[in-house]
Amino acid sequence: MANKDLNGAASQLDLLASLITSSVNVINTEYNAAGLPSPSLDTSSSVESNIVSNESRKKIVKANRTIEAACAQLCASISRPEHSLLNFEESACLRVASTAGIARLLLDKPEGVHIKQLSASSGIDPDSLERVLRLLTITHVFNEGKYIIYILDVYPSFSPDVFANNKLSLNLATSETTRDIIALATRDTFTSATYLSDFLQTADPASAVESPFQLAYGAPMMQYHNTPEGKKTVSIFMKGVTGWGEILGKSDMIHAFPWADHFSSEKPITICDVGAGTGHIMLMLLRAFASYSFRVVVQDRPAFIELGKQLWSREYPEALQEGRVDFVPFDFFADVPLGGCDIYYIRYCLHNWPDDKCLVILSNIAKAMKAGNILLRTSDDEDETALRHSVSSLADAEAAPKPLLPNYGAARFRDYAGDINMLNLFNSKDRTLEEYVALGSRAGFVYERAWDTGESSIIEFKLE
Ligand SMILES: C[S@@+](CC[C@H](N)C(=O)[O-])C[C@H]1O[C@@H](n2cnc3c(N)ncnc32)[C@H](O)[C@@H]1O
Repeated sequence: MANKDLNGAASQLDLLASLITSSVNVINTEYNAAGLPSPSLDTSSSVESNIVSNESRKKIVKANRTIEAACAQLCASISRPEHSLLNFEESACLRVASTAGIARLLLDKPEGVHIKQLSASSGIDPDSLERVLRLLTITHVFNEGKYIIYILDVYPSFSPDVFANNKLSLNLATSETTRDIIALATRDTFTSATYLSDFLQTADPASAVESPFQLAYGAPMMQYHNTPEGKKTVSIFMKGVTGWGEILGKSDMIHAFPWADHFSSEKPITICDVGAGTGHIMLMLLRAFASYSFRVVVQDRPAFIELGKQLWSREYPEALQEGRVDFVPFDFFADVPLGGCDIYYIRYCLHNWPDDKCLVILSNIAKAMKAGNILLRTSDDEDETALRHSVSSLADAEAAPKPLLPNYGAARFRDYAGDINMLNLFNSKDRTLEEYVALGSRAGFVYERAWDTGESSIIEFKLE
């Protein structure tokens, strides 16, 4: 029976516990109905993607969200404040494990691998590596090896020196995307974050220091990429950005916008990707609509254009041979993108810059455009339920059940963390739709509409 407070209401702990129980029931029921085992650390993460019914997926997403939020709130309620407040060590340890390829060494070895062997294969001191993996075991990134010691030949026990993969580390082992994101996040982002406080305490608009990243690395990130040391990090940056795109469902943009309507016009059209990185989005688009006749232009800084040419010759040489892609290096602050294109596209660039710089980029795009052209920009920024809205400002219909924070609190952590990452790396921010519409209007654009791509969206603008 639920504990009551002095006024007879159920205690917050009971309410949180009951939300967890009811949501776990939803998950069990939905997985059961799909003939799948309930998720656990011992199942591979791909099990979730086997849920085919949309209705069922929606229920699971809501239940997952509720559990994540309720567990975090419950732990924060009952634990010592220091326990909740301090955790940076996990990121440091994660970088060790990811860089040393520990999860890959554990692939196909469900019984686990002894630390001496892991040490010999990774070249890391066994005692230090064991301490790192022990921390990651208590945060459920790895498992200890299973049942290999039998006490009195009867009671199986965990071995202290043996580690094995579980659902999380399997992802680390098999997903290059996850490793790419960890490589970027646990270096540039993590290092810059340690300077956030210094940066904010001493922030002076007249100062030449633009960001926490600059305090950490001596130059703003985009300039650092041009230095001898920074050039070595360009591909890590691009892989991390590409990886985030994968996680946020970058391929959804293929279906969210009526591309085919534009491609089927009499005259073949050209799409210019402004600040395209390697042009991986255009590559995906061209491949998805290969039978339509259109061309793409990839514009970015020279080092990224070089990476782009390598990517395209590796992954889509036919497009190069058929002349369906052009690479044009440029500086989006100093130069106007290539004229004469029909659609200008910009993705994940504006959130790297403060408003005044975004206005220069957008104004340069406007100069390249003619009446009838459209500008599309994609980002995961403008999530209406999250950024800079008070956690309590949601309409009742959308709000999480009490006593959770109305925006599902910790379950939305990534949205808020992404915004802080922009602050750390660039002193910029993730923006809301209203903020983008206002920015666009200052650069001479009229907002047409937003196309929902699931985790992100495409905003369509026309020239005024
Ligand atoms: C976060 S990445 C996004 C890349 C790509 N649009 C994507 O979605 O993966 C930002 C891009 O802006 C480019 N960039 C930064 N400063 C630039 C400049 N001055 N001129 C042109 N591109 C620039 C970077 O090189 C990088 O490729």
